[in-house]
Amino acid sequence: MIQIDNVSKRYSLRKALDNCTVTINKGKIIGIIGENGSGKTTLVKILAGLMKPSKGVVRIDEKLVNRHIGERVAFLSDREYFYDYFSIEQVIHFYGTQFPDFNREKAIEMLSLMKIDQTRKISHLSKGNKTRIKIIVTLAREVPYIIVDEPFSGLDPLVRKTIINGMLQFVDLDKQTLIMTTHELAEVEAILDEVLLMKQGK
Ligand SMILES: Nc1ncnc2c1ncn2[C@@H]1O[C@H](COP(=O)(O)OP(=O)(O)OP(=O)(O)O)[C@@H](O)[C@H]1O
Repeated sequence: MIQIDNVSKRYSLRKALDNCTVTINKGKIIGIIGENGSGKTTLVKILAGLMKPSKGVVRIDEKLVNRHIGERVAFLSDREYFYDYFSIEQVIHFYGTQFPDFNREKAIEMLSLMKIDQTRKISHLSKGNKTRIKIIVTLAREVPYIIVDEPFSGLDPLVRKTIINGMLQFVDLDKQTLIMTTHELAEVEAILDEVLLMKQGK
């Protein structure tokens, strides 16, 4: 269970989160939606331990979130973060060396289901395939919480649909909770158990 308790976040003068309190139960798929700048990314970065709140506390499974929370939370950022000169198989190998919970077989299975050739270089991939690789390496981690920030941005509707369905197959809701920020509510609505709507940091 994730407990967000009176959390506020300021970036110098700008208030990005304003006294948020919410509980997220386990085993669910949660969507975080809201207009640009409403605080979605700030909130998920705090959940992933990448940023500290200015006020309030976040607990995941009763423990205060700190920088070690990455052992229990897999985070997909909306930024590009692969080395361009790596091949996909090198990315998979690299993740295996970084995360003890990384399930290489699961990653390979996802790659073959999505018909992606492992020998291809990151720099040669289309945006849609790079996004797929980001999703694959995130979902291949066997952690209780998977948080994905705008995983479908910039993808065409057909690709989004395939990726959304692909994601569902690889999340084990008996053991895992999936949280995603998105602007694509219409497309993901059907798979969400709950939605958090954010507005001006609330
Ligand atoms: N590093 C930063 N420094 C200063 N202000 C920031 C920083 N990051 C975010 N903000 C501000 O905090 C507010 C919340 O931003 P955040 O990125 O969390 O929103 P968001 O809902 O994820 O937006 P989007 O849908 O556009 O991705 C915005 O007003 C934004 O300009």
